Amino acid sequence: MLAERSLPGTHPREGAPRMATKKKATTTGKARGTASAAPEELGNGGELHQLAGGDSPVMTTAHGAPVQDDNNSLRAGDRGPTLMADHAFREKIFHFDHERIPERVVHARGYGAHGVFECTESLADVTRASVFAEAGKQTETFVRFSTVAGNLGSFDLARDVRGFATKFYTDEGNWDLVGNNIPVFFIQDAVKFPDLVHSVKEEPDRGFPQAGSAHDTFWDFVSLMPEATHMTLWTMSDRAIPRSFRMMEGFGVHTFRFVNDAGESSFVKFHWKPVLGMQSVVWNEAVKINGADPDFHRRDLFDAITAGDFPQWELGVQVFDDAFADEFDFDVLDATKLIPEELVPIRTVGTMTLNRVVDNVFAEIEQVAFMTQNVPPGIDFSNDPLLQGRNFSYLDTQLKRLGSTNFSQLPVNAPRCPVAHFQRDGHMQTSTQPGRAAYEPNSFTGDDRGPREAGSDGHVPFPAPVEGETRRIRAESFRDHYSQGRQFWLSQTPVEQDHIVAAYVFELGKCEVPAIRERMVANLRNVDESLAGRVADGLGMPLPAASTPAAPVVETEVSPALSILANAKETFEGRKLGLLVGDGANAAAVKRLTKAVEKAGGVVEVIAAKVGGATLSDGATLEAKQAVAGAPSVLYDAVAILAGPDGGSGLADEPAARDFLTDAFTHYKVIGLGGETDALVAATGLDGKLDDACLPVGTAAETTAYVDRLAGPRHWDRSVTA
Ligand code: HEM
Repeated sequence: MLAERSLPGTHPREGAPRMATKKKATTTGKARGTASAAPEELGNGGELHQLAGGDSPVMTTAHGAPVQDDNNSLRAGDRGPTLMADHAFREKIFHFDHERIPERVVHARGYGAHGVFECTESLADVTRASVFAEAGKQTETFVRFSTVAGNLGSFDLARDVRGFATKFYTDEGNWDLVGNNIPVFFIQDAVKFPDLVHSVKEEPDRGFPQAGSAHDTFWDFVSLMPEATHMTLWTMSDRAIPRSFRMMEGFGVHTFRFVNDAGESSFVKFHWKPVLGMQSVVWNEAVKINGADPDFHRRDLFDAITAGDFPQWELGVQVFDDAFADEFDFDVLDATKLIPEELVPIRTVGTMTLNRVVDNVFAEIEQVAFMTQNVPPGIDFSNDPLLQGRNFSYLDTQLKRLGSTNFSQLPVNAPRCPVAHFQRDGHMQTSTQPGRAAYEPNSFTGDDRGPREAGSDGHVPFPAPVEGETRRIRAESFRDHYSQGRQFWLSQTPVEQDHIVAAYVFELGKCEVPAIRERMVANLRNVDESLAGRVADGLGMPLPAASTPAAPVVETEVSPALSILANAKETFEGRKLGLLVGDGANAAAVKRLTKAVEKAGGVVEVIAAKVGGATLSDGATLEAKQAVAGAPSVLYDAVAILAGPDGGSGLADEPAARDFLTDAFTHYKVIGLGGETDALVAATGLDGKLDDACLPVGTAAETTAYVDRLAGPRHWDRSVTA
């Protein structure tokens, strides 16, 4: 049958129809462009026609009609006008013209994956949520990580909050835990959310800057909103430039409620802890990563999952009751506050493993619709005004973005448990709902009757007593805007404090209006005098008078859990070594190092002067993943350079190789050096400056010592400033 099909676009004058060839799916990656096409695949104008057959299904229109020719529109005469009668063309262009949907108004840029949550400890005593019913219980999940401010096409390493939104497909409906990688928020009341977002997005009269808070309108707004100060300490910290989605924490932020079978309620905060430990990059590195690989975070997640290196997070809960909540200095309904782990320890209750990348980014990552109001029985809301506002907002935003009230039927959003209701019709209805009655009460029977209420088995809202006058008022218990910011600052290591100071200086330095800088520094004086002094100094401005806090700043104990570096995990697991190899490099050393890093749970990426690879000492060619010009050291957690014997294989003459070493050094990375690297080191001006974290990697013993060192922190003592 295939053999009888004629090549489309062949002019009848040219004689007998040509035969279609059966083609196998290309697995070699060999190009099949016109240059390599068989003559019988070429059309009248030399264009390539790939015909169905073998494993290739027939192309059809959206309505299923086989398409004759996808390369030429229908025209009158070889060089004549295109005809309106070409419905296949019309349909194709029509669909293309409508491909884009509005991007998310915030968190537009993101990436996600499927996974599973396994409960490791029953929480039946405090919640009837089936996801926590018993140890061993598994629930399917989908996670989307995101940046907040940037557009869909922005870069991954913006200094920004990261979204960490998880959909649990529980057997009593979807639970969306729509959190961030920072446990507090900028504002206390959702009514200010549009203002916050307008301030951080591109300035409307000029359309920039993209994906960044380093501009006047953002700092203008937050400096006028002292409640935002605590959150800015977090966004100026290394939390806002994570090394990987796999290496950051996640937080539900708000205080939620658990409700058990007996109808008793407790408050709960949710925490995700990455099994790989937390890690961040440094700012100078982030800036360069954004140029070298704007998709750094999504590629990292995709690569890890497709390699079978599944990222995991432990889910922890802080559970406390109303009486306990009343003892805190702050209000647990205020989303600008956290509950230090030292006050209420985190109880680990399960593990989530992300084990499957999506098949289609648009269908799944773009169309997934998270909504804070999606909670199953056993989970309920507190009166946090930010949460209450969010519960109101997300339904609207999904309708705007996805265009139909039936977005819950999209595969990524559809609950995995049975769904039955009397909601009917609407755009893009895909469910053929049976039965005669589309209302209740009704007196029909069987399938005609439809579903019935669950009663006390359903989601019963916790009957929290409500009293008071209807007023637009901020509770007095929300007045303290600085104490927890101070606690965060004092809980950071000196290196982390340096980074926070540098970040404020960078960001405020981008503000053109001096009064904004002054107001912000005036607020920072309430957090810590040395912080404010150092920022003012970095900006080259006199220290302004402190602003007057609405409530006295309370001195609180430091919380070591708030520091990334104080809690760094000693491991190279899940990390990546950039191995720059020169021609003539010792083959045994390359092999030994690769094996040792892989044994430590890391990944080795080989880089050479040319992507064709390097010729090793044994004459074999080592394939390179990247040429050094496209693989700066910012893409790696640590680097090693294995050069050849004479003159380091010319690496010293390669500007990208020099940058590779200089940047690795500037970014405090552990550096391995093997072969003749003196010329390269000299060319970078680093001779005489190499320190304890620049280690030889020639012999077996050296390799072991180097790989052991990789598990440790960056060499923060290095006298550079990045
Ligand atoms: C604690 C504070 C907040 C957190 C942790 C948070 C978190 C998130 C996350 C993670 C997303 C992205 C979801 C995804 O990946 O699809 C998101 C989107 C969004 N958030 Fe929030 N958000 C917060 C506050 C708010 C507030 C106060 C509002 C409005 C009142 C709001 C409105 C939105 C909207 C409209 C979207 C876009 C949703 C979409 O189009 O899919 N958020 N938020």
